[in-house]
Amino acid sequence: MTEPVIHRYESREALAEALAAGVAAVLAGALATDGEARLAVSGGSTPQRFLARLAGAAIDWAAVTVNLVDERWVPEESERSNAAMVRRHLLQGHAASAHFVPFHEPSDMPEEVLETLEERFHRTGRPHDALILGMGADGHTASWFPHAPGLAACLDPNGTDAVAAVHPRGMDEPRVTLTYPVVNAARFLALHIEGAEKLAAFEAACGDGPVEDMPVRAVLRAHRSQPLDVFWAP
Ligand SMILES: O=C1O[C@H](COP(=O)(O)O)[C@@H](O)[C@H](O)[C@H]1O
Repeated sequence: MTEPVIHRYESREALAEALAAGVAAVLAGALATDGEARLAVSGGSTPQRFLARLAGAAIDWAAVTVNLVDERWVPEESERSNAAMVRRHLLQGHAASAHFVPFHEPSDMPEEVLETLEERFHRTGRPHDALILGMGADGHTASWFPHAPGLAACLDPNGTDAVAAVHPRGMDEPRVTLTYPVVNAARFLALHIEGAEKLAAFEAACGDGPVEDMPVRAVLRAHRSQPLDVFWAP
């Protein structure tokens, strides 16, 4: 196991600025070396300030592929759509020319189109240069929800699928998510959390206990050449 490195900021604004600068530098490095770069971002509310900052980075966004870490199975017209959030906050200004690869397809259940999503995901044949995770106070990250049907397949370190469907109990809609092997293959892997409740959840997740209780433990306990960077602000 490689211990995570925690970066604490005085404000959410300062965190957003630092994380955006770090991600932009990683993407710029990949662009300089390979002429292309790949970024995965999380959904929900926490990333919005960071994404807006990142949109201002003066890099060659036309050569950057952006995909989601996970998606709620809703069309983009829904206010719960992570893709719509990314379009509003990241794909603006400089970043408007990025190649965005959303997950959602017009079908009732994600299982019906998983093959398409898998094929689409692999069309960009490089691992993520940067992948930014979020976390819920219940210890879920990506759409790896505690004890959800489909969780075992998401967390299988030897699994060969990049994309999986999850049906979290008590939630309005199914989810699709990147799987553990894909997340852990990212060169720069960060966990972005804000507020006292999430810090307490993170500290609990750092303790002993089953991964299924707090699936973020899968990345906290991973063996990585580059440690997981945790970004936190009150
Ligand atoms: O539903 C989700 O929740 C988590 C955390 O979201 P937040 O609103 O508490 O920041 C997020 O990381 C994930 O991508 C999203 O689908």
